[in-house]
Amino acid sequence: MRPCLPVDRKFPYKAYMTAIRLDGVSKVFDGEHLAVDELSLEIGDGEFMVLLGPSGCGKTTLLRMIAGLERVTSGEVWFGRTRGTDLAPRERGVAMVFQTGALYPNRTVQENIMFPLQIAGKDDAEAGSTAVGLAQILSIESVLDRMPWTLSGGQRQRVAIGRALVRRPKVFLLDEPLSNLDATMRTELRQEIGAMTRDLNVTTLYVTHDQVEALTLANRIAVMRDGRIEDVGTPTQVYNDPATAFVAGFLGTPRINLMSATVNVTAHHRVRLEFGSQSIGLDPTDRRSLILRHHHGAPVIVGARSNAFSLITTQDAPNQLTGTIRAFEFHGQQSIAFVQCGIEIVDPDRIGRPRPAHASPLAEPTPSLLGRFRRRIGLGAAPATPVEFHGPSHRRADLVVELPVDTELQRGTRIQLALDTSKIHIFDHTGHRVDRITR
Ligand SMILES: Nc1ncnc2c1ncn2[C@@H]1O[C@H](COP(=O)(O)OP(=O)(O)OP(=O)(O)O)[C@@H](O)[C@H]1O
Repeated sequence: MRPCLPVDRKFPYKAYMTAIRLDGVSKVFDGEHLAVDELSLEIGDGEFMVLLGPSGCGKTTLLRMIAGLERVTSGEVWFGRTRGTDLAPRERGVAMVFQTGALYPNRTVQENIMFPLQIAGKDDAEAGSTAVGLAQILSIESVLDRMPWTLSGGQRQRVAIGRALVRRPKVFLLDEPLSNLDATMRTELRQEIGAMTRDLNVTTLYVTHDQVEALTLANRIAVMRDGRIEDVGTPTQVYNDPATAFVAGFLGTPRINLMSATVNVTAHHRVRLEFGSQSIGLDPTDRRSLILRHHHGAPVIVGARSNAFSLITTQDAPNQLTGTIRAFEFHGQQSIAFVQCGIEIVDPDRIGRPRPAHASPLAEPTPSLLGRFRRRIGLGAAPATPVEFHGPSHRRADLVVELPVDTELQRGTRIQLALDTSKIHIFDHTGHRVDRITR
């Protein structure tokens, strides 16, 4: 089986000029902590790119390297055709907004917004009227004379955004700007950030670990994990056609069901996916079937979102799984059922991660991030450190299945579920899709 790695995907915005290009960028802190690992990415002029990933995967570090607040350890940063790797922050045409918009505490809102123009040499009248115009767009014109400490969190972020955009930067970087706001304010400001950046046509890189922000704001999403990019694409591409089990697990609520299976090739090259005592068959014309028919016995991971299942009453429908309802949750538009089917469920956060040395004496250990980096820069392997053991990657757990709200079923009821194989993704045991078409 040949995993399709997301490495040489065509950049779909080639028609536009590239605003930012990261060329094999790495960051090692204190000579031993690899935070960003040979990362390459292109962001088109005027594009809104979201960097999405779990805490600690290197998003902020990457943003700070683009802003020039952090030196790259290796690799290059380009702004258009200008090599930006060694440029000072102020020479990069970049503006950045942080989690908590840091404002000048002794200046009013208007003075905060107009300050970057004043230091750029604009006269006070012009700077003032530009600040007022921006404040109107940001709905903070009523607080122009107030001091920062009298503002709400949402207002403070709006001022920080105004101050960042007032000089019309070429590149706008936002680091989790909504994370300290309540849900209503988050939704409101999220929509305004989207509208403003579109109107100003500014190239934007937006860091978040919130999948809703990523899916709603982005032209394209880059999903990061352990200092690398696992997938890049439009929101629909990464949601519907994820490169890895980790990406599939990171996007979507409820989380996708990732079921551990074994390929069973029967007579006439028919492919079945066995989940212990239950199994489903792939249509012989299914592309995945053509790939898997040469891999009898291979372990795979079958990804099925909660809406890939439907409740059936007949016993002889193809591709059915049987289970017992353990719990129900009412979600307004639909109910979510937790169904015990005796199937091993895979934890996407563990798949593709270094394994503990004692996990399998035969397994080739995956080199650690730092080990790989040290070898690349000629330092040899890092001193042996025990690999952190995160717990098992597979466990028996419930299938999470979407049912119509009017379904009248009780806990403990035995049910049959039909699984729509056109809606499943199949990953190899390392978590890479077996049937990925290069975008
Ligand atoms: N100055 C530093 N010195 C040492 N290690 C650092 C430093 N800054 C970041 N790191 C480490 O680098 C890794 C990436 O951190 P980073 O802040 O970029 O992640 P992140 O994806 O932005 O996380 P979060 O979403 O929690 O902000 C983490 O393991 C972090 O502990």
